[in-house]
Amino acid sequence: MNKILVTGGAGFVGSHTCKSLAAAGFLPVTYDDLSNGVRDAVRWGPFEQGHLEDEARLATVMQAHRPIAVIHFAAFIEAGQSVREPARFYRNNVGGALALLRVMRAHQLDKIIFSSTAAVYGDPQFTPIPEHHPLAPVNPYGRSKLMTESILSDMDAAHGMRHVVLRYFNACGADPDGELRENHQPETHLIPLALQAAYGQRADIAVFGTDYPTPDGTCVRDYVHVTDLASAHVLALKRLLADGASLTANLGTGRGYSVREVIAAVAAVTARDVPIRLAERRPGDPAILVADATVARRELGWSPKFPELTQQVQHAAVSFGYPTTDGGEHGEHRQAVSPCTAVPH
Ligand SMILES: NC(=O)c1ccc[n+]([C@@H]2O[C@H](COP(=O)([O-])OP(=O)(O)OC[C@H]3O[C@@H](n4cnc5c(N)ncnc54)[C@H](O)[C@@H]3O)[C@@H](O)[C@H]2O)c1
Ligand SMILES: O=c1ccn([C@@H]2O[C@H](COP(=O)(O)OP(=O)(O)O[C@H]3O[C@H](CO)[C@H](O)[C@H](O)[C@H]3O)[C@@H](O)[C@H]2O)c(=O)[nH]1
Repeated sequence: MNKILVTGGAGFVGSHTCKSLAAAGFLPVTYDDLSNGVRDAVRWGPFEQGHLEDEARLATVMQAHRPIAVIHFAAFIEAGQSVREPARFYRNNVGGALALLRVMRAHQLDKIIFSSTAAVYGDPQFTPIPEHHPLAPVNPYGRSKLMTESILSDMDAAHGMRHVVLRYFNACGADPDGELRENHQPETHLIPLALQAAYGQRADIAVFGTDYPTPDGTCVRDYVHVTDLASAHVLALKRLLADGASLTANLGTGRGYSVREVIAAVAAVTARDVPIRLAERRPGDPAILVADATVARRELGWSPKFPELTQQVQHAAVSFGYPTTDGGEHGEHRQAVSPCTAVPH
């Protein structure tokens, strides 16, 4: 069976992608140091514990499994933390990628899919954001991803190492079959935190900033279901295996929801009040991030299957074991939440 090396396969997006890879007939080999992932999420192929910078260990794993391509998720992910600990982020995200690329070259492995982020755009000049929008990240996390993108481009030019760079907007939701979930410690993402507030596992959810230039004053984001991200990776892999050219593509639904709208969706899905606390802006948060995902649709044939916010919240809630309004995956009784309509262009 064709093996794919998946760095960070024990994490949120990586584990969901391993499930989709297996469904598509590949065998994912997870390489993860479990710094932010869980062993239990690795269920669709072998697990190899190791750190990216341990090149000897990586080489042993490559030698043992002989993968035909690499999907590289492993990184530190929290933008706020990157501001406080920049060197740690650059070392893991850029240094780790360099170590991986060195070992790939030594094994004549020339196909890689890389998890990038909307954070490479920084404060957008216009929205929805296409890939040719100026790149001006505002924190070390975004810069570490942009640096890695540049390295990949140079490796392609110099050595013909082909890549697909996928710039995700806000990953959310969970496996619709309920086999996987988001499991970050500590959790910083809005939807899981709002669900915890709905069920009294935290006192409230902070709304970071109410004076943004958006229709209701709170930040607008493009929430994309993790299973749709996973399917984009499988499509990107098929492109590379068919000798397709390198590509950079945004992954988002093209619809934006404000923090207040997300909280309203959580209240609707759970049929519970969500206690909120108005708070200061969180440093480094752009007002609006909404994707123009035309390239992913055109070049990869990608189309999100779960673009509805209420369904994304429903899947997340079910994955955490919370009862929801309809108790199931389809949510016929959910109250619809409309996307933010007045996003400026
Ligand atoms: N979650 C999002 O909204 C989002 C948005 C845009 C981009 N991304 C990117 O997608 C990727 C996956 O994100 P996620 O939410 O699944 O994160 P995650 O933290 O759940 O998964 C990352 C995995 O990488 C592992 N890891 C980290 N450093 C490692 C190292 N040096 N060696 C080996 N393993 C290491 C962690 O243990 C973890 O299992 C990341 O690169 C992230 O920057 C995520
Ligand atoms: O307790 C909270 C948590 C978040 N928010 C707000 O909710 C929105 C979404 O925040 P998340 O923390 O859920 O997600 P981010 O937009 O900060 O970041 C995510 O998407 C980015 C790209 O858009 C990066 O890739 C990053 O790694 C990834 O975690 C932001 O406006 C944030 O200010 C709150 O109001 N309260």
